[in-house]
Amino acid sequence: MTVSRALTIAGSDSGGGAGIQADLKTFQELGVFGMTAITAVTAQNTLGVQGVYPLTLEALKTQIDSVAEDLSPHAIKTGMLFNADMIRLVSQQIVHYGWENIIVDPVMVAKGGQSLLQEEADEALITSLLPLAKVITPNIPEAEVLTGMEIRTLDHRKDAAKRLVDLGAKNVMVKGGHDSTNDVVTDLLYDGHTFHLFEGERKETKHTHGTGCTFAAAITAEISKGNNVLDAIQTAKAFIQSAIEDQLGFGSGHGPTNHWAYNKRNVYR
Ligand SMILES: Nc1ncnc2c1ncn2[C@@H]1O[C@H](COP(=O)(O)OP(=O)(O)OP(=O)(O)O)[C@@H](O)[C@H]1O
Ligand SMILES: Cc1ncc(COP(=O)(O)O)c(N)n1
Repeated sequence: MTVSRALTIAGSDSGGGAGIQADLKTFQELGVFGMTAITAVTAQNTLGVQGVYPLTLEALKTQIDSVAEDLSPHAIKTGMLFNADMIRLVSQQIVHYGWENIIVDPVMVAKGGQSLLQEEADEALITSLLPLAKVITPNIPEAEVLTGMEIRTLDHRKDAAKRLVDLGAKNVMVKGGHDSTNDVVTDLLYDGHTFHLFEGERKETKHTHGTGCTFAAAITAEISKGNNVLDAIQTAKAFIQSAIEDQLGFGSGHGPTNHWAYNKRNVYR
């Protein structure tokens, strides 16, 4: 039996709800062996980000090499990459190892508004990493930065997705969490030919810290198993919906989602 293996290249969240921690919990829940290359350590809780401590480029490169040379990941997720040099390094490593199952979550800003990516790094994200992505998962503000266009409607999101495919991403998932105009949350996927909508009931809650990381990690886990992008997103959507609905409810700010809710539902259904 081949054990599916996924690598996450991202920042550490001491609060455990986002970043590397969310990714590993999600991989584990979906039966995938998780590995990590840490870009930065953040001091974070549900109230915000109290500190960001980037690792050196050498530390990041050596972690990726160690995993690549012995453990052969089947899919790779990127999250918080902190600056342009790290983005370029990660892109070079992806090309060097010939990795194709790349899921890019273009993390820019934390829930509380603190920046997790230096502003001048946007260009490196667009030119170096985006063309390597099998799937890129921007939220609406991230899609606005990446395309330079204002996004107010679903049609705007479709235009943005088309632009990101033109820039080289194979599949673009523009998430709808930030569009609170509706009782239904709609995520939009463009695969270069067709638009696909993934809908879920909007839960009125402030406990959504790490939704983006968790969703992209679930897509990565499913792709590492050999599933196609559409099936992977279908499972990821069910996973994040359960994680948001089954609230943990702790922390005075934006609390984490429940990473074990999906399996709890499946076991006790
Ligand atoms: N209140 C909600 N109820 C149901 N689903 C939600 C809600 N908020 C976000 N989602 C879902 O969670 C996933 C992540 O979407 P979102 O747009 O929130 O990403 P994100 O902005 O990167 O995350 P974050 O806001 O935590 O940084 C999507 O599938 C989205 O539809
Ligand atoms: C280390 C780290 N990485 C990413 C995010 C964004 O989290 P998300 O967009 O999933 O809420 C975060 N808050 N901290």
